[in-house]
Amino acid sequence: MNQVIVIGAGFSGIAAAKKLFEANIPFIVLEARERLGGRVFTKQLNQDLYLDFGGQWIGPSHDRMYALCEEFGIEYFETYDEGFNLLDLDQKVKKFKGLIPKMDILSLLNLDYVLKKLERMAKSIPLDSPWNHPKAMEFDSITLGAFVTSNCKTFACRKVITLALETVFASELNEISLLHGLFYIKSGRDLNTLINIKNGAQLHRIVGGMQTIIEKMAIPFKERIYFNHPVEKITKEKDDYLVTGRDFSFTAKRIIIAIPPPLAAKIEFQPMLSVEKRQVMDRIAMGQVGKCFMIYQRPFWRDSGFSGQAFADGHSPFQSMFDTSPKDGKYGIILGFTIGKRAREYFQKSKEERKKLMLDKLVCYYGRDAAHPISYEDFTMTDEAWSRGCYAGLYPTGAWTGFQDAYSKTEGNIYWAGTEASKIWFGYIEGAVRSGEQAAENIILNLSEGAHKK
Ligand SMILES: Cc1cc2nc3c(=O)[nH]c(=O)nc-3n(C[C@H](O)[C@H](O)[C@H](O)COP(=O)(O)OP(=O)(O)OC[C@H]3O[C@@H](n4cnc5c(N)ncnc54)[C@H](O)[C@@H]3O)c2cc1C
Repeated sequence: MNQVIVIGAGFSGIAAAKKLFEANIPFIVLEARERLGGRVFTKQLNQDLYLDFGGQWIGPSHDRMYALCEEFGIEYFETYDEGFNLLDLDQKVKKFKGLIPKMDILSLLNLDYVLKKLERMAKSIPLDSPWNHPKAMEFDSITLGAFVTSNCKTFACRKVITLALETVFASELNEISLLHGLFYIKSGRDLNTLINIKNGAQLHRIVGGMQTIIEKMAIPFKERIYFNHPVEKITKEKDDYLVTGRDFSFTAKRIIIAIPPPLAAKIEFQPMLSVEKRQVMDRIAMGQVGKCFMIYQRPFWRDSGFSGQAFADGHSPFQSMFDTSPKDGKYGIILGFTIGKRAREYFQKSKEERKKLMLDKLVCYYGRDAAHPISYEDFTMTDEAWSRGCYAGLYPTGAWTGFQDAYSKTEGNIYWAGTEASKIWFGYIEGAVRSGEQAAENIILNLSEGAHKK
């Protein structure tokens, strides 16, 4: 009999499976899709051209990710970050270098004040128990959006902070609790790390795409992964769990749930999970982002001293854009992020209309050279039945203080993984790997304690 069933073959599930495999514990992985990776998905367009439709960057303190690159001999490279960035506010486009855009002095002072205030507040959040912060109730009763509105005194400051934070969270700011925002910032070290390329979370990309890592991780136990196996029900039967889908059933002593919270909420548990776990799962909502790629023969914008980065207010469909060309610069690729309400409107249009919207922006930024791409691609996990949004599940107001760590707690012999179960790098691939490894380690410990008792 299987000792463990891992549900989900994203980074968290496969990191858990890798640990179990190394500890010689019998397990299988049940995965709803026909592929590995979940919210990581590298689309290979031809031998030299790949696009990361899901997670793509790693950066300082993503220790487990760098360790995996080392273990599997996977090459990574620095994100292109030279030259002028663009700020596109109120239909005017201005060049700037570094992190802080050119604005009037009042807006600059205001921006500095708000960023420092957020950093200071985030630093004080206890990662193990955000609900224990002396001001937890106050922070959890307003949204991150309300905080931004009340602290930004100029329109320009508000627009810049909003588009930067929307890019970090992949959500409208009024959908997230301030307490969750602060926890998320601390979980990813600090705001400076989260928004930066240099020394930040966007520092490195993987040669060949992010999916290369998970494919290599799974090689030794690929035959234990059952694709196209969406789990519908988990029933406790004496000491075992019966895991069933439409046309399959498997039994195991222990379960690792390694799927996004809204999808875990759809599984029927018999007996029911605790009321806290059910209620918090019902509240955590996925962010919403689309990744849009304009592909050129070469990164021509670099010749004129542009970084490829652009940041825009609501008149553009894209909060932010980045140069996401491959390491050798063989192709030139601009990646646009469309988030929240902008994404909802964008993806209602036809692909031809979407391409034109992005092309118009790029011609406005970089001139006629931008008018002749090789192709355009876009993708949103929001339309994927087995993700339902991205980058991650986000806590609304009242969820942290109301339900504390109910989401990540073990219930019976059901262990919880997934990036949303991680206190470190919550929402990131690093958090997913840590959570999977932790769940497997807890099981290994539990089994060895049981063996000693016998
Ligand atoms: C567009 C986008 C950009 C991102 N950018 C970055 C980035 O640059 N850097 C970074 O670190 N992170 C990034 N992220 C976030 C990162 O990709 C995720 O945090 C991480 O991949 C989550 O891994 P996971 O294993 O927790 O969940 P998932 O990857 O969601 O894996 C869960 C798996 O479970 C499967 N599943 C779901 N329900 C069931 C079921 N009932 N039965 C069986 N299987 C099921 C799914 O198909 C999926 O394969 C991004 C995400 C997206 C979508």
